[in-house]
Amino acid sequence: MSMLRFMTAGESHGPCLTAILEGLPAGLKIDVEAINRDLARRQQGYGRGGRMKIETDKVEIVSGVRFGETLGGPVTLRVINKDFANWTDRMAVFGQPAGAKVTAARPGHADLTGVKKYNRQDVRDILERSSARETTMRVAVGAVCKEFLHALGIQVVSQVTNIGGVEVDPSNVNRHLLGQETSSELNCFDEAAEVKMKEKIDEAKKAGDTLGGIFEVTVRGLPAGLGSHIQWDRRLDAKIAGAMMSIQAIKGVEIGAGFQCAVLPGSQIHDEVFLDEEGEVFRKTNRAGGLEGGMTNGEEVVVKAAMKPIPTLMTPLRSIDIESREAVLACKERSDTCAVSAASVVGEAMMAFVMAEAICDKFGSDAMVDVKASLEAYKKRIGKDW
Ligand SMILES: Cc1cc2nc3c(=O)[nH]c(=O)nc-3n(C[C@H](O)[C@H](O)[C@H](O)COP(=O)(O)O)c2cc1C
Ligand SMILES: C=C(O[C@@H]1CC(C(=O)O)=C[C@@H](OP(=O)(O)O)[C@H]1O)C(=O)O
Repeated sequence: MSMLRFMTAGESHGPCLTAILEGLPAGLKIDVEAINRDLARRQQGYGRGGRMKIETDKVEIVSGVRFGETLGGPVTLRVINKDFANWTDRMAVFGQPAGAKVTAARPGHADLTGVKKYNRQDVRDILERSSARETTMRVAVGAVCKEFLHALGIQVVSQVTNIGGVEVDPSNVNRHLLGQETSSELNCFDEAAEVKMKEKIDEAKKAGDTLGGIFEVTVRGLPAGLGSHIQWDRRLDAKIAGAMMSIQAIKGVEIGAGFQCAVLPGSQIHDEVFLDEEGEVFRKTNRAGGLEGGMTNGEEVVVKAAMKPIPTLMTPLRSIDIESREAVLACKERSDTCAVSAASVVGEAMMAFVMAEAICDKFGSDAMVDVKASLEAYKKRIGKDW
């Protein structure tokens, strides 16, 4: 069992969302404002729906931290759903069902299979938990993991590279700025592309349609040797892919050159290895995306994820009513038109968790001071002295 783990709880329109993160070392300084900054980043984004005007996500830490430092016990995080005030009758824990049932299943959402599998008669019983509102807690957990990584000199950043087919021009992307504070509403570092992306979102919204896209997550400052080639379930690339695919609506994950690897010959894919004057290994390219043999190789880890378009369409698709079993148009709930930039912040969070887990597995997770000492000793050993 992994030493670091987390679980989330809560319904989209219930009173609050909760996460328990267990396995972080004691002595990690926690900055609540850094967590709230990431929560705010997840909420922003051109193309998001009315719900984001209601919520102002702020974290409460209710266990595991004392006087600003972790104690080594489970860290419990909580975010209030402000919208619950409008749902108290429909989301009551006890009492009689209130409000109209949702019966017109949305293609692309968990609705139809969910009601069958869990034997429910109201799609709301399914959508409350399948909703990506849950990703609020992943971002809170990820922000704590980022603080752990920052203390070890590791950074996790992201950018949106494609929305509905509008792609960034890599030569316009200032990679040096990538991950720093940006005024971009779409977490995009190519201003010209962002203008076109917004136009595309406006067009989709006008047509009652929705859009997906691609985001890229980069991790800097990692030591080589996280993960392992020894066993299938210790390969870090597998853990990263699983973590990204666990995000609602993510349908594809690419590590480094990814699908290009199927097309180009080995001479154009594998990254040649050199020694610098100090005797340290370096590569001039990073098509492996920082992972070889299921292990980090010391380069930046670069992972892309593809998000499908939002399933709730204001010009609804054909579907069936789960009660009458008749052909109907899918239900129209208040919804986002495009949430790729929000998903990119969730992607950072999941990546931060996977990397924090890999660090704890390799360097221990009791006391921060021991983790740091162990990492430094290891870095020294693999630097020139191997
Ligand atoms: C940040 C974010 C926001 C989302 N917003 C919506 C939304 O407003 N309406 C909707 O129907 N789906 C939304 N989705 C997508 C659904 O949650 C997702 O498609 C659904 O849970 C089904 O899961 P699957 O797409 O992984 O199969 C959102 C996803 C993310 C990551
Ligand atoms: C609430 C969030 O996203 C929600 C994800 C979501 C879905 O079906 O996944 C549906 C919408 O919820 P609502 O019906 O309340 O408008 C989104 O707003 C959030 O990201 O915080």
